[in-house]
Amino acid sequence: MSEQIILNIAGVNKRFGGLQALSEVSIKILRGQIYGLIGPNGAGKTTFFNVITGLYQADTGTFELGGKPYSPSAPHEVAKAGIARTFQNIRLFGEMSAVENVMVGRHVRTHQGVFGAVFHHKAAREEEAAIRNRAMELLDFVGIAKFAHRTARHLSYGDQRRLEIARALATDPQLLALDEPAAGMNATEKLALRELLVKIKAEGKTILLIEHDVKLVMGLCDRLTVLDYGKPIAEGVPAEVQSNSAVIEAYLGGGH
Ligand SMILES: Nc1ncnc2c1ncn2[C@@H]1O[C@H](COP(=O)(O)OP(=O)(O)OP(=O)(O)O)[C@@H](O)[C@H]1O
Repeated sequence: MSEQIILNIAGVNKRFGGLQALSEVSIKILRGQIYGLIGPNGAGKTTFFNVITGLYQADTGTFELGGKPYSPSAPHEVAKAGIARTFQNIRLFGEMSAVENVMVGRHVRTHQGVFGAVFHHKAAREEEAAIRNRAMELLDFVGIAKFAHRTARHLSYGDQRRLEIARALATDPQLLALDEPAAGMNATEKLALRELLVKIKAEGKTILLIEHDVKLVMGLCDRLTVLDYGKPIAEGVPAEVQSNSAVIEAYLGGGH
């Protein structure tokens, strides 16, 4: 497989008042990679996610997805362009069933959209059935098909995280961006998450992962970027990054 750059971001700066939250951050992710973004608390990881997914406007930066420029000006435009994300704090529709949550994700890619579904045209009904089938497949893929009709808020924490991933996958993303998917998970749930991410990669998907669990990141990622105070301080394969003195200093040194 030729090496295709899926995400190519260069020169991102983002300032909040007097705080330079991102400083010349660039990242290149190849198709099929699991790419890690790590760094101490407050390093700017979530801000970077928010910038590339259209929640925050960057002060500077160029953005390409799948070889084409994209403008991260609004989250729904970014989803259409092909980036799906999950959040550090789970954001599901708690009162909707698991399958309905995934169906909402799928509507990004449908013709009838939510209005067609509401007015129940024939074409919309057929599309709705296809969406439901696809949503069920995705629940099966992430391992929670048996809870398809359970309301989201009644799922276990680990299963809610799986559901978020299924919903993100429903948009058929070129890039799946996961913000601390293992946060709050116990060891068994983390192991299961790891297996799920490996399975998603095996399907040819590309993943950008923010994660605090260094063991999980090092074992899973093809490459990583380390941020510290908004600046990239290291980039490379896990072994290189792990032995980088600036990284060791950022994690073990004072100030954080
Ligand atoms: N909307 C905002 N307004 C002002 N400052 C912000 C805003 N969002 C983030 N920041 C600041 O930007 C810096 C980077 O925060 P960010 O949440 O991106 O870090 P992080 O690496 O994701 O941290 P964590 O690992 O704790 O989630 C922090 O100093 C934070 O306080």
